[in-house]
Amino acid sequence: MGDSIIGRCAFLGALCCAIAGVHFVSKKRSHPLPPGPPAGSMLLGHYGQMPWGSPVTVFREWAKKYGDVVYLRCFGQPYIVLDSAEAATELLEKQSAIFSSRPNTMVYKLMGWDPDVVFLPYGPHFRKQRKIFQTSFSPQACVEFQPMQLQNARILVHGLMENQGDSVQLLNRFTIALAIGIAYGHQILSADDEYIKVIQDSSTALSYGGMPAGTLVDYFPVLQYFPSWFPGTHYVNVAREWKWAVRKMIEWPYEVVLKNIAEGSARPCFVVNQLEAACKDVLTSDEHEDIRTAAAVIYSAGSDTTSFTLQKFFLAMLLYPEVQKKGQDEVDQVVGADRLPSFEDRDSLPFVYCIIQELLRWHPVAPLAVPHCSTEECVYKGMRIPKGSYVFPNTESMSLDDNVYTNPSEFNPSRFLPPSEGGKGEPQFEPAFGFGRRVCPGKHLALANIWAVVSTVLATLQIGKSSDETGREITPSGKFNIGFTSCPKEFCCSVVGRPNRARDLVRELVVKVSS
Ligand code: HEM
Repeated sequence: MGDSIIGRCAFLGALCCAIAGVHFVSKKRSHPLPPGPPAGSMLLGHYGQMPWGSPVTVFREWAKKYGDVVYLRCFGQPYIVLDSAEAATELLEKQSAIFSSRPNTMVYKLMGWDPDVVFLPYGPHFRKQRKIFQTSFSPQACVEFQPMQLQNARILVHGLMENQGDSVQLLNRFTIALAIGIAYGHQILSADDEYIKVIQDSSTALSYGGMPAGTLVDYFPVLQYFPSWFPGTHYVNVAREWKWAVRKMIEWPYEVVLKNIAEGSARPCFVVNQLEAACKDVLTSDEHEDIRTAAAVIYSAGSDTTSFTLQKFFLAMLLYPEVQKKGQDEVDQVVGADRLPSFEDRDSLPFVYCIIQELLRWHPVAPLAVPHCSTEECVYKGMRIPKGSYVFPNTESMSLDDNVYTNPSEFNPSRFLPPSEGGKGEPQFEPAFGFGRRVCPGKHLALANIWAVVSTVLATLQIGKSSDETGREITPSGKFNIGFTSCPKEFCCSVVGRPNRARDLVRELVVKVSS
């Protein structure tokens, strides 16, 4: 008797839950999708309208028309574009349990870029890889890299003073040298170093890889099994053709470190630290692959982003000479002429800090961050965001929000100073490093890399306009190439040593390192 009453109660309870569940699901389903432009066709959705060439500007225009959450669909795959910091924070940060995965990037996998933490889906493998980065590049851990950062900044400045190449070439060499030094303990001193060649080949391979998660093979992975002449297999063929370059970049420097360890000549570096932390003599092949891919990510995620930010620095100093002068005055006052800036000066140089914050805001180098992917359906402001949506935060658009930033197109580091110091007290631009559980784990390393260059350049160099053959000054357009990354359009500038002792100090220090 008792049992049957309990049984009936349990049955009724289960029925109520089921009804409530169905009601909840249907209520959720009844929410409309976010607005967006009309789809071109039922089957392709917005595929034909997707602005792969200049996504940022077109996404911004659509957002102006449809609102700060825009819905698109390609071959049934939902895309969400977030145009405001508010929407990005509400979804990617506050609901990070749902919005922390990544789209499937089949072309990168076929190229041999697996398991790259940047594109790993959310799960145990991702968390393990991510932890390696968070521990290795925490603010405390980054202190270890400061001597290397200053040394490479001085080598860069010396190269610029001696006209060893144009500024873009030398900035690229600086960022590669730092990544290689940190990952493998190797110091690059010349442009013909073998590491540079290996890295350039892999960059070429990645530049042919198409839009991450946006090629036909990403939508239809089955295409990888079709013959190379079959329509739609272009990126499968590219991935196969260039896989050697990506694999060489991942495997060769790692093998060199293993050999150096065996010979007792390995220098302290990320790979050595990871092998020591593994606390075993024999690692499985998966464990080796995890460490060598993570080491390669230090370069692949950190080099272009840092190099583009520094290119912006040179452009901004050229276009805004009053900012350069203010930065130089601050460095001269605090550091003096008898030594070069070091990390102990960091807190005493607030305007240099503002210059770096403005470099992160002014045309963010990752204008659409890296797309996130949602693992559950959810409702935001009455709009249904389907499970499996690819979510693009439009950080370029957020940086131009004139409700937050006055004259947002202008490069004005003083905007961050408090009003008592003649500034506007505007907030730092947090979206530059992304959102939630996928926020850039190299942020502290990146900020220190940039600080080393900005402070050393302000102390030692004068950046100005260059002249043409007739002696007329050339003013750069100040325009940017904005795709899935953003960097200044090619520009020329004149870089000369400032007439001070700091310039000689750089020369002395670099000659010592090279010999
Ligand atoms: C100015 C320099 C840099 C900028 C502006 C930058 C920006 C970003 C952005 C926007 C993301 C995507 C975040 C998201 O999905 O929400 C990201 C991810 C990432 N960055 Fe950086 N980054 C910089 C430098 C570096 C450096 C030096 C490293 C080297 C350790 C690095 C390592 C990574 C990694 C591993 C990820 C993937 C994180 C994940 O998927 O969980 N970044 N970065």
